[in-house]
Amino acid sequence: MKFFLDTADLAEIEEAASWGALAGVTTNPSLYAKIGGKLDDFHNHMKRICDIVGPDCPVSAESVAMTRDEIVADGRKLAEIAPNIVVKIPTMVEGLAATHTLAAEGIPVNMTLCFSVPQALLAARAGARYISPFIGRFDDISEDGLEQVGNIVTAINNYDFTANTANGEQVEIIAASVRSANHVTQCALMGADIATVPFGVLKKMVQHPLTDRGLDSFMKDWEKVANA
Ligand SMILES: O=C[C@H](O)COP(=O)(O)O
Repeated sequence: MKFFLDTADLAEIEEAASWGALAGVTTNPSLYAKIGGKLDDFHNHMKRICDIVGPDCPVSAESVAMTRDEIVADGRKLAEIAPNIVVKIPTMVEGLAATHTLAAEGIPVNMTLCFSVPQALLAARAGARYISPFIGRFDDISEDGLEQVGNIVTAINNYDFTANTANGEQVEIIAASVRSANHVTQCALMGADIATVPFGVLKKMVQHPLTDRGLDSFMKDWEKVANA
């Protein structure tokens, strides 16, 4: 499983990148609003993220256009920011059509707001490089978000979509709307390719109470050695 950071916060991205396990970044309009992002600085901000993570890490920048022509135009401009930009597009009819056009031009798409197997299969056939099923928002309405991710992983892995994606690569499932380290565990066991996690969840993934307890006892015992 690869780990993406789900944030537009540059300090969080810099810190996570320094840990050596960061494989990409995903953003959305809410995350950009959360850091106080300005409309006319959006492309520059995405460029800053691309520069931090380097050319091998995909950075999802979301289109807020609503018609296929506008999404395609938006996607082309976003793709010009850096070679590692992935255009994030909501799962809807206009989004599918735009994905089809952008994929044919070699522009990778992350199809977001995906909540069902049929949506995921359509996204893959339209040419999405990444598909992002949401876990937490499903849980928010008392449904089982993890079960949906598992179903989507199974369904997508039943087929070969390499003829549909932008550059003949296999579709990868990004488990999104991740709210806990346990979500990551369950998604890994189900074979999700990627988990995109908020920085708070990434920090929790490193921690375990037995690690803390073990470290504490090692340090105390080492003090005895040093003072002997
Ligand atoms: O855009 C994708 C995010 O992973 C959504 O996460 P959220 O449901 O916690 O806002």
